[in-house]
Amino acid sequence: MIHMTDIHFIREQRHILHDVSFHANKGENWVLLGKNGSGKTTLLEMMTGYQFPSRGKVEVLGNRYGQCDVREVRKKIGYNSQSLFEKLNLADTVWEVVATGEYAYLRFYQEIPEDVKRKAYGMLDKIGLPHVAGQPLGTLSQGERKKVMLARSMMLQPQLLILDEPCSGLDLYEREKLLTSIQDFSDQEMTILYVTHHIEEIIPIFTHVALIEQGRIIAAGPKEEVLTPEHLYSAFQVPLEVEWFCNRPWIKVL
Ligand SMILES: Nc1ncnc2c1ncn2[C@@H]1O[C@H](COP(=O)(O)OP(=O)(O)OP(=O)(O)O)[C@@H](O)[C@H]1O
Repeated sequence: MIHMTDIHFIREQRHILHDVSFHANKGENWVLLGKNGSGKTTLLEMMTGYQFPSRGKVEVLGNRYGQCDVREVRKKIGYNSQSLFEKLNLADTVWEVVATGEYAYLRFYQEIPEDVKRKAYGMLDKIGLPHVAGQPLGTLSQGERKKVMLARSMMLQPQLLILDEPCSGLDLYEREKLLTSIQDFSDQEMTILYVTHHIEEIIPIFTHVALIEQGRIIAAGPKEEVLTPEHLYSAFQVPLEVEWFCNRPWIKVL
């Protein structure tokens, strides 16, 4: 699925990623966890081919970057991030925004085919937002916007779904609803890579966790093995305890 080997990323004399190797296989759903500025987004941009490493090898869905057409690979990747949302037009109608996901476009400049329109409405139904389909994107609440972005990233039935902090800015209720929607979309054919700072967002569908600190992966593997107080202290420098409840980790800061 994703094979990143010996990755270094150096910009303006700064070593932003340092000898990173990361491997995600089919049937696994990963969380990439680390504090602000640790290198998470940079790593995602390499997986989506928007950044190239200074050294190292990136292979995604069987395609070696540098030897393939990245645009073709991107058609198999659902990507959802705040920076993508900012590129969308708030005046566009919600169902059209969802429909653009079918082509990985930001906007349509021609008529949208009827079957794509129906599919976009179907996605909005599935996510519980059929009633906002005709509204401009800019009129939606933060929670509704995040759900629309998730629906948009599912239009192409991606093999790999990358979610970069999808719950940021949401209250507890909206966060839990969005996490439920992500769970509803998950299936064995799709690998999810979820980026967050928040341990309590690691819902049961996630099987593996990679911890990143100052551009290095400091632990990676099955979530129960990685989410230990020792590893989390190394990643966040905060002493804490981890408690598991309903197959979700919760932290207590000591
Ligand atoms: N092209 C670049 N040139 C210089 N510095 C960069 C570049 N890209 C990223 N950085 C730096 O690399 C570090 C890691 O950034 P990145 O956005 O990957 O972190 P992050 O873990 O996603 O952070 P956050 O959780 O705050 O979004 C930051 O200090 C950032 O300033």
